[in-house]
Order: sequence, then C-alpha cells, then structure tokens
Amino acid sequence: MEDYKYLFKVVLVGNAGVGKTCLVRKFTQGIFPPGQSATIGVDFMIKTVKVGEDKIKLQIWDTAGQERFRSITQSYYRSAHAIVLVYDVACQPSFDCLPEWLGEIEQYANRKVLKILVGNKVDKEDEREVPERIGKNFADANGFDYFLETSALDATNVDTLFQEVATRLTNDMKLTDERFHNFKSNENRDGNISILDRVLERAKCANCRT
Ligand SMILES: Nc1nc2c(ncn2[C@@H]2O[C@H](COP(=O)(O)OP(=O)(O)OP(=O)(O)O)[C@@H](O)[C@H]2O)c(=O)[nH]1
Repeated sequence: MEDYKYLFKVVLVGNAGVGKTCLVRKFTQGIFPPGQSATIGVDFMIKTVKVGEDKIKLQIWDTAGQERFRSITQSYYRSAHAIVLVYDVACQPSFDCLPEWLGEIEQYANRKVLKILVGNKVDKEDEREVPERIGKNFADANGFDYFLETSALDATNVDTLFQEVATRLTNDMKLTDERFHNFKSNENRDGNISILDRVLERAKCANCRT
C-alpha cells in the first residue's frame, strides 16, 4: 500500500516550444535540460508533494505541442483533474493560439477540470511580447482558476505552480469527501439511499480517489 492520500492527473498543453517539458523536468527532477528536444506524443512524470499533513501524488502528463500529435494528446484531457495551459511570454503567437487551446479543453476535458494559465520564460524580460496584465486579463475573462508567470530556466514560480495545483485539488477533493460522508451518515440514519448519494459515489470513483 502506498501512503499517499490522493493521486491527481495534471496535463500540460500549449504550443510547441513554450517550455512544457522544461517546467515538468524542473519540478520533478530539479534540472533545466540542455537542448531539450520536442516531445513525441505524451510523456509523464510523477512527484509527491505535501499539502498540510497529506501526501499528494501528482501524475504530470507532458503533451506534445506540435499539431501532428493533436489527436493523441486530446485523449488525455478527459481524465485530467487539472489542465495547465502554457504560453511563452516572449512569443506573441503562442499567446494568440490560446483561444484554440481553450476550445480543445472545452471540447475534450471534464467540465469541472481545474484550469491554470501559465506564461513561461519570464527570465526573457528583454524579449517579452506579452505583458503580465494581458495574461492575467485573459485568464480572468476565460474562466481560469489561476494564473501565474514562470521560468523553467531560473525556477521562478515552478514549485509554486504545482504546489498550488495540488492544494486546490486536495481542498476540492476533501470537500467532496466531506459531503459524501455526510450523505453516508444520513443514509445510515434514515435507512435509505438518495439519488444524490449515488451520484456522489460515482463522482468519487471517476475522480480516482485512492
Ligand atoms: N529562456 C528560457 N527558455 C526556456 C524556458 N523553458 C524552456 N525553454 C527553452 O524553450 C525550448 C522548448 O522547451 P520545451 O520544454 O521542449 O518546450 P515544449 O513546450 O515541451 O515543446 P514541445 O515538446 O514541442 O511541445 C527549449 O530550447 C528550452 O531550453 C524558460 O523558462 N526560459
């Protein structure tokens, strides 16, 4: 038996070259890989973090940004608990493609998925093309749960990003657990099973409670 409370699937998406793989490797291995080559299809890494007293396992799926892998990566949206959409603050076209990525998320992901917007490569301040305010406005206007800027190169906000994801998902899951137990005790007290109880039970299974 592994001693973690929850396992969450986190999927990174965004244009090719925005730094998805470097963010994941910085977080999971503490390195900025030199000469990182393009991702083929999908790759995943695991890291355990602590949220309060609980150990939380993050299964982080790094998807290829290239168009030719789109049909493969789409199949990973469905089971995601969180989707991290990444653009490059020094590359306006990667920001201009965000509506297209949002369309994919809306089409393929669970309606309740946690949505995070990340502007990466803030170390390239001299070459910045997307102001932080514009990124934040986009996140607010498009229903993202959280926005921040990062650098996989100098580690700015990399741990913060994944820690925030783990914390938000854990809090949500605990709330679901709490509701579930309340309904369970009502069921024991009243001796009947409500429809809502069944729905919650199903939702729990779908959310990979471990
Ligand atoms: N300056 C700077 N360069 C970065 C940063 N993150 C990634 N890079 C560089 O950007 C390039 C692409 O990085 P990747 O991590 O492979 O990008 P990706 O989004 O995974 O690309 P695909 O796998 O093709 O989708 C590499 O040359 C990295 O060295 C960063 O935070 N700052």
